[in-house]
Amino acid sequence: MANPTIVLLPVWGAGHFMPMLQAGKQLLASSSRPLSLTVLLMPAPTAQSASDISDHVRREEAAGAGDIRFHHLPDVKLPTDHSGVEEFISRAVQLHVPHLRAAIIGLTCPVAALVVDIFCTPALDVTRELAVPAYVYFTSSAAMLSLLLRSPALDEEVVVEFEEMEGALDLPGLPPVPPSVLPGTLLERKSPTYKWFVYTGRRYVEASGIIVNTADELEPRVLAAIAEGRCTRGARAPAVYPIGPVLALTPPAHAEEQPHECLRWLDAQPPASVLFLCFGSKGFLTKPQAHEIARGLERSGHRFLWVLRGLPADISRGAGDPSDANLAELLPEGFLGETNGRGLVWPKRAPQKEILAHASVGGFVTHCGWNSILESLWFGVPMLPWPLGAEQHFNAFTLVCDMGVAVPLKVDRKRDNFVEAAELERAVRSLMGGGNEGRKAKEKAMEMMVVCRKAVDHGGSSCASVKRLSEDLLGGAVVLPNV
Ligand SMILES: COc1cc(-c2[o+]c3cc(O)cc([O-])c3cc2O[C@@H]2O[C@H](CO)[C@H](O)[C@H](O)[C@H]2O)cc(OC)c1O
Ligand SMILES: O=c1ccn([C@@H]2O[C@H](COP(=O)(O)OP(=O)(O)O)[C@@H](O)[C@H]2O)c(=O)[nH]1
Repeated sequence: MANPTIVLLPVWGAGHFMPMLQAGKQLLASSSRPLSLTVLLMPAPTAQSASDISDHVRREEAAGAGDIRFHHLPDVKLPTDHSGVEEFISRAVQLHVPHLRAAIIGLTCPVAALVVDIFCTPALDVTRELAVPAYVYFTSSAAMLSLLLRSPALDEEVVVEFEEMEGALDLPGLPPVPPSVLPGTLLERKSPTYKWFVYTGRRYVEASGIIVNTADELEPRVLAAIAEGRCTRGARAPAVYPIGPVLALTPPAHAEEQPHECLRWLDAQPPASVLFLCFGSKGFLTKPQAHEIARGLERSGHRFLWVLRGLPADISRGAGDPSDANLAELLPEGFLGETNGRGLVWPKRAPQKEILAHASVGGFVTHCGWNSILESLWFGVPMLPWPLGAEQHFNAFTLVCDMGVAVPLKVDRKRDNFVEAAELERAVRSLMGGGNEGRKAKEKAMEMMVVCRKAVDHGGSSCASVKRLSEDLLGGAVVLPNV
């Protein structure tokens, strides 16, 4: 009989599809018996994400590594009247349910599990019907997972809008959580997307397991709270497998290859002297905000490498990637000349992982996407959190108040996450200037670096989790009758 297969259902977006595939490959590599991967591809909602994913699929197919098959699901008419990403993904998956069922029934090998991405829980209707084990692959932190698991209880316990409640929220394993840092969706309880968030939390407990891109030692208290049922009103939570950091690290360049211009510029800077600023795959800045940053950086006196992107070309659809920045248009006159030698502004996508790995980088202004956070910790770089949306304000809170790897930055969430020049200058000096606050964050980030590398090494906690997961998957494989 053919090898059992793990079926993956990732959502579109490089930050989801790639880490999920990477995790799948780790499972194949660590399994005691041969396993294969079947990746179900839902047609992507934007031209950009469609081309990102097809490029990646083409590279994987050309590399031919491991037993991996890609299966394209048919088109569905995607929702256009959604109130947020939680609703959009959930309803899109709901529309795909008949195709998902057909794709899984059509498999001729035993099915070990269906592993679904964040907000894909309508797919659990299919696993329940076919008695196939269901797992969630969670691309964000265990802290965020605990918030999702606890959301059905919070929905009943708190009767007002969260921002109107007295005091802070109790999330077991975390310091008291100010409502102001919750994902935007939780701050509008009347919106349909809020209902989909809570629905997701409710359905997660149906899963056989939740795979999280974190390490036990990175978030020990939250992971213990989940395991002890403290986020699920005492009820047993699904088994949690912290298998991270799962990072798609770039292989070292060939000797004959010219290093990227940003890396060559970093080669000429002193160790740990450069502040790196980058706002994820979707982050861009308006002209007033770019001016504040420019003034803040100029006055701080510190060296910097700033990835500055412009508005997406098709802003009307709200989901496009940022454009290459027109620096002459976005930056204050004279700024590039005044900071020449100590600063580089890069207007395109930059090789973030290689930059964070460079010895000249001493701090990272990040939008707090979970992948960026893990990459920063992997290289022991302390952070200045500048969250922009989704769960990033919550991530920023955990970086400062739980992990201690970041120096706080005042971001005005009510003014489109605006940061004043003086505030940026203060925070940059605090992180990079050798004072107590910055030194402590640096020490903590270095500790986390060690912890992350140990976790994925042989005998480490994440390595053991992957092993345990692959055994559990093999144990649960079912042969479908192909009806
Ligand atoms: C898939 O495309 C998008 C995903 C998100 C998104 O939204 C989101 C909303 C929440 O209420 C809680 C979340 O945890 C969450 C997470 C999330 O995905 C992003 O995933 C990235 C990598 O996996 C990374 O971790 C980021 O930190 C997350 O924000 C939002 C979105 O547009 C707003 C998408 O297009
Ligand atoms: O100029 C850029 C911007 C982003 N990234 C990469 O894109 C991913 C961003 O993922 P994250 O979860 O941090 O945020 P998102 O982009 O999903 O909001 C990370 O791997 C970054 O290294 C990059 O390489 N160069």
